[in-house]
Amino acid sequence: MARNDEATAIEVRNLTRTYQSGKHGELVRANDDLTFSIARGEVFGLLGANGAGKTTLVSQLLGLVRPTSGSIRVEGVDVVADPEAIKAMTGFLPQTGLSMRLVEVRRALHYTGRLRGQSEGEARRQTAELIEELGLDSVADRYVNQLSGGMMRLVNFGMALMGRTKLLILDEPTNELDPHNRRLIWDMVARRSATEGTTVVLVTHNVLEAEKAVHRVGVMHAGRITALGTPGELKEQLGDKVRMELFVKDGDALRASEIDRLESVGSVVPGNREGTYLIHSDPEQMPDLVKAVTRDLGMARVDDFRLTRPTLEDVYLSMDGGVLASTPEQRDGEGPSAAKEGSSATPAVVGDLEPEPAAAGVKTAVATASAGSGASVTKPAADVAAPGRRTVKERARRLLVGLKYLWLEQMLEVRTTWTWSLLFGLLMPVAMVFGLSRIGGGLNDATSLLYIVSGAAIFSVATEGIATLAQRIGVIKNDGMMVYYASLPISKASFVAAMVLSRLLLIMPGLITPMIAAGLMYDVDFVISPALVIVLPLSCLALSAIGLAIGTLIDSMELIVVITNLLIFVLLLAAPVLIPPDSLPLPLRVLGYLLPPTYAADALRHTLSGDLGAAFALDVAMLTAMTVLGLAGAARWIRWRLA
Ligand SMILES: Nc1ncnc2c1ncn2[C@@H]1O[C@H](COP(=O)(O)OP(=O)(O)OP(=O)(O)O)[C@@H](O)[C@H]1O
Repeated sequence: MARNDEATAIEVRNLTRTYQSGKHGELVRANDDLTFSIARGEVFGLLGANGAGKTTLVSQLLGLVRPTSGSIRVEGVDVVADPEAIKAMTGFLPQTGLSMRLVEVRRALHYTGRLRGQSEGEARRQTAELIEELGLDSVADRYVNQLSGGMMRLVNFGMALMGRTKLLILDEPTNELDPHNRRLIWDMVARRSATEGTTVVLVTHNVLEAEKAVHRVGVMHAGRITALGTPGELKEQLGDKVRMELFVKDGDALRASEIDRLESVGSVVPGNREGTYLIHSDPEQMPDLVKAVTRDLGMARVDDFRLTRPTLEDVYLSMDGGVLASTPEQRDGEGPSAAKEGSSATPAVVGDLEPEPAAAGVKTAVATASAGSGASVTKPAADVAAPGRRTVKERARRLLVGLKYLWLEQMLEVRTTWTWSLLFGLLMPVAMVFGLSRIGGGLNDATSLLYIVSGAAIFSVATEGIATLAQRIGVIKNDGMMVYYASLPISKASFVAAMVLSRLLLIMPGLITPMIAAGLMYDVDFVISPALVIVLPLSCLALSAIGLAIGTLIDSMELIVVITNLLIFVLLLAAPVLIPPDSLPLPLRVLGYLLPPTYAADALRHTLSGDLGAAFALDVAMLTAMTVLGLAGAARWIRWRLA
């Protein structure tokens, strides 16, 4: 494909990415001096075995991983220097870890469009179009997580298309889909490439499927691109070999003598299932091969065999020496030609081989994309700001839109637990006030109640704010959702703020119920200072910020759970928030002053007694510092860039 600067969408030059791994920090060259380019409007398949370096390459294209050396330009923009610009022009379908699962299908699409910078009207229009195009009308108002795996994948594919971005990066888009929907996806990809000039990078293990969908293929092996070209060009490298797929009866392995016999007329590699083999041979040896199978192995040994033209899979296998990457079910669903092969009950003969029609449509698209190179194919994304030209106003708009839609999304997540959280927030502090005020002879004097009320309030807020938030972030990281958020053109600030704000509503009641409970149970007068208006949200914010910081700083979910539970346990053990520090032994007193909730409880106590002196000022200063440090720390430690 002839290319000039205007027609080039992606330009990768001498790209290397190394990782240190293992006990001794050995260097792994995940990508090793890659140089290639992808034309605008091209569908480019990235093939390779596990560990070949595909994800590393894609993560660098997305601006999520910083190259060790080399450069990447997407639509003329330097990805290393300006990763945010790439996110605004890229629709990304990760293999796992997509968010928006607790939202209705319609909203999942709409929110994604808005987060990608579309206007309200454009997001709504494209949502309606995609629902129709993907045949999702009947499930448009159902929650994404209640759909079947395949339907969910279709929705995720739709989400990747939202925003009409110039570049689409699709990681195994047809996983879990039935043949009909696989065809739908490939048709939609081909349409976008041909009519809108969308450039598509397609990562797949499914070589047969890729062959029908892509214009060009890059095969990766051990961090390098070992073959690059159109499927036809790559297949030419195999010469005019023919291929036989052999299925041994009952999934048996071939005996050594049988393999020797077959190797006398071709090369034999095992398939991806027990009892399946691929044999490549020269056309003139084909009669001998058929004879070897039907007569020497004998039809009692053979379940089935098929003769076909070499596929991209054969090229792939001949380079990697790996095993088959596609399953028989996948082969059966590959479209007209594969269906034809698959439906043949009797062994095919050489004369049955014919060109595969499914590739024709894509080849037409190649021609269209090539012909239009640099001239007509690119239709710019409707609402996406031009890279490098983001104004303060645009940033502010992005921040607010991000905050709004992420907040809405988080609220829908919160909705799944809100009844329990609220019940806990309401009942637990009441139970604490009731129980603690009856200890011994009854701690229901004004001073004891002051400690009990503020302690119970902060204990409940610490549980929800620190433990729940830290664990939520842990889940987001562990499920791989962070990559999805990071690949959207949103800011960390809006993500962090949305997380905290969505939980504040659940956290706040726990602060107020103990006061009401104590007021109802006892004749106690709290001199409530107006400073309460500051202390309540500040306490919630400070404890939430600490929860966020813990969740983002620690990677292991188990460790997050242990640490947050330990904090609650120490809080109870030392009871520093529930009783006057003077009555604690020195070690517990010190421990108390090391624990953030102590300052929140102290501030609340001072507010309820109207004693707003130096100690109160110190508490407010500590809470403010905790909020700033916690939020800034969380924003810093969240891995927006993976490395
Ligand atoms: N964060 C990391 N730290 C250390 N090594 C890494 C890291 N990420 C990837 N690698 C290594 O880099 C190499 C390429 O990994 P990569 O995930 O890019 O392969 P892949 O082709 O995407 O594999 P798969 O098909 O299994 O997803 C592997 O050897 C992998 O172990």
